[in-house]
Amino acid sequence: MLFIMAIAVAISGYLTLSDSVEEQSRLQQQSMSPAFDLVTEELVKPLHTAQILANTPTLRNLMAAKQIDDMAMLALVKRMSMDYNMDFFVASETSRKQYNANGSTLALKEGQVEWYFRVKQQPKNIAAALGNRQDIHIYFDVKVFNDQGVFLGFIGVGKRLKTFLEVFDKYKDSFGYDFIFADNNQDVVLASNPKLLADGQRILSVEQLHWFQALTPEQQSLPNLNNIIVKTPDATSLIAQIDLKALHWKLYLLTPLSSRKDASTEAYTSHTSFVLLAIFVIFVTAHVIIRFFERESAKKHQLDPLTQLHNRPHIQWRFDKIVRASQEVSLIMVDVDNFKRINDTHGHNVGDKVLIEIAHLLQSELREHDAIARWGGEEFVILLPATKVEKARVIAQRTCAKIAEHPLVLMGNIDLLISASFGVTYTPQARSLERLVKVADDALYEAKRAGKNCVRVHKIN
Ligand SMILES: Nc1nc2c(ncn2[C@@H]2O[C@H](COP(=O)(O)OP(=O)(O)OP(=O)(O)O)[C@@H](O)[C@H]2O)c(=O)[nH]1
Repeated sequence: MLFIMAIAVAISGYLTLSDSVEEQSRLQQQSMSPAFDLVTEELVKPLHTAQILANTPTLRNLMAAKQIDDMAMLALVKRMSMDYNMDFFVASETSRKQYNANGSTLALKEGQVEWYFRVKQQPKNIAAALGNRQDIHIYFDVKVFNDQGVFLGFIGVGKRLKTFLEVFDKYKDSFGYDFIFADNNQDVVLASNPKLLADGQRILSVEQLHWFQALTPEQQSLPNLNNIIVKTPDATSLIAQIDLKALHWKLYLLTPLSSRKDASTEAYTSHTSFVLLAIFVIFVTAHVIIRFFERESAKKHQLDPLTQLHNRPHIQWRFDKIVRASQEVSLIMVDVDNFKRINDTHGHNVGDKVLIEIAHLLQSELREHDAIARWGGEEFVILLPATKVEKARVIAQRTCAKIAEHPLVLMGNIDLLISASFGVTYTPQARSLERLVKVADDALYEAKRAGKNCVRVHKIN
């Protein structure tokens, strides 16, 4: 049973492990797909829209003019913003002005508007940066060039940080994970935890974050942290990383694993219970079937096929029990008289029938706890546990008389007078069955010599 239990635990462990692997993949998938939606909806779409608009002739012609038509530019920005439902702006190199969707303009003066001159110098054509200290926005700036590749300025789209935080909150509620967007310097640009965001005084680096510091130095130097599990004093989390190539940003998703652990434990418990129950049912069924066949087989082996009485092993088994109980015991040996003559006169079938009848008769004289067996041929042994010799003698004499008194009506209406001789023995302390049988046999021999159909008693002291 222990072995079976071990197998059960191993099987359920295996099933749970495969479940955990599935669960892990599912979790990974689950954490990634909504993040992709978020990135596409909130970052990639505005950026791509700005990129497309940067190549439209209307914008390029307006920006390429020697003298910028402020009114036309403001009208265009307003129309684009309304059409796409995003806050666009245009920054012109010629007029050094920024045209906003709300109809305002801003002079782009060196030393005052830092981003314009910084991003202009950068070799890349797209940039993302936080700006507008009063109401922080994230701006995606796309350079605009004329056909000759001359820089004309920027078209950009700004998204309020507050909008992001609202979206992050919604995703955190539904999926439980934290977002951290980092730029190519590993500075945190956007995060679902507002405490991590730049506040004008400081910009946090990913390297300063608790979870990053909890990674091993080897892990920290990996280019991709996908699928790494990190343990901090607060939580154990699974990291997923998405590279946002267009922006040179990385998105880190941290999913707490505690709820998953519960799910795994639950899966393990339910698998174990199921496997144990199944094995228990199989075990019980197998046990019942085996016992049934054992009993059937025991019946076959232990019962004498002719008389249906037990045979020698049964008497031995009962005797052993008496020995263990340290009981006194009487034993009676019965032998049918002149049985050879019955066989010879009436045939073996009649002889068999006589044996069957005698067996029934002997059995009917016994008490519940007595045992009887066919010892061989026409000999029977009766074991009387906890029975004194006097009592055994009485039982033997009564049975002997009964056999002799009742003629057996056999096949073909043959009336047969049968008798049997009885040898009785007794011992106050059961020790050896052989010895008891031997003494009873001696008594029986004496009964035969005394003329048969009688009882003789030999005691063992
Ligand atoms: N019909 C039948 N006869 C059996 C069976 N087993 C043994 N016998 C016969 O029982 C007879 C026993 O004969 P003996 O040992 O000479 O004993 P007996 O004729 O009863 O003589 P006493 O014991 O002195 O009365 C033999 O003829 C055996 O063949 C059996 O299962 N069926």
